[in-house]
Amino acid sequence: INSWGYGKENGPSVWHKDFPVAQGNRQSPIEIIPKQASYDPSLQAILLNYDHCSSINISNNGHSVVVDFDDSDDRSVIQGGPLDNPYRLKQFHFHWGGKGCHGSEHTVAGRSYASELHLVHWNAVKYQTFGEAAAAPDGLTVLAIFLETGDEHRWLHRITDTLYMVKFKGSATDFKSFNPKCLLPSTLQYWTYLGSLTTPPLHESVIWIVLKEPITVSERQLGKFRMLLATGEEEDQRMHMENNYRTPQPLKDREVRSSN
Ligand SMILES: CN[C@@H]1CN(c2cccc(OC)c2)S(=O)(=O)c2sc(S(N)(=O)=O)cc21
Ligand SMILES: [Zn+2]
Repeated sequence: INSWGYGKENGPSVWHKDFPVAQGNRQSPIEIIPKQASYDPSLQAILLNYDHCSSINISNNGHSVVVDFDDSDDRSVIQGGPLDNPYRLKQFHFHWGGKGCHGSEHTVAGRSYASELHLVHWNAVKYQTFGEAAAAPDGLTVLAIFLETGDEHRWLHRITDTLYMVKFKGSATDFKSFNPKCLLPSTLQYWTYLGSLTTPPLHESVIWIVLKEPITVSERQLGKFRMLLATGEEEDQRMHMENNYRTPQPLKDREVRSSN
């Protein structure tokens, strides 16, 4: 069986065959139209307590490059904003484009960014396991940060310097004591809406928090992500990992709220 991916044969346009929820009512990503977002004064500020976070490793799963965290306690959580509980940081990963073109999943008034960082958290107050939370309507919250190209990002090198060690699908290497706070923009103004995972199984279990302010990374730094391979070391047909993004899905009967 050829598993899902971003190619012609197994990409987003055919995911619905194995994952019918792909045509559901709260799919992600979406196009965000700022003028149509409703300002909600009751939305609190986002609170990120990542100071005691413990990253474990960095790995290439063939779809993206992922940094996993120890989520056995509440040492690194996101709370506030639209959330009723603290949500535990589980992993973060990226989506990016090909040379110089788009790559983000969410778009803002028709504009896409070069890349998008997703910090995935789960509701360990209400659910016993990540898998259970990932299938529940309020189980996950993903903090999305846009990356635009410009000057070099002063801390992203800590990730891009390790990418050569996870070149092949299925490879992983230790990646300890990385605090993702260094990847945040200077302000935490956001849009929020109810959506889904943007990859199979496409569960409609995500409270999305999309930061308005992008971070800036250099073309050179982004180029290192494109050196990653979506294929394993043993495969003779090498495929670069790029354009690993799903395009915006119908908003249907949803509203996007704005924090300011
Ligand atoms: C491959 N899919 C990613 C890995 N995940 C996964 C792995 C196993 C089971 C599962 O659901 C039961 C989900 S995940 O939940 O950490 C997420 S979140 C997400 S995104 N782009 O919407 O932020 C992509 C993935
Ligand atoms: Zn993602």
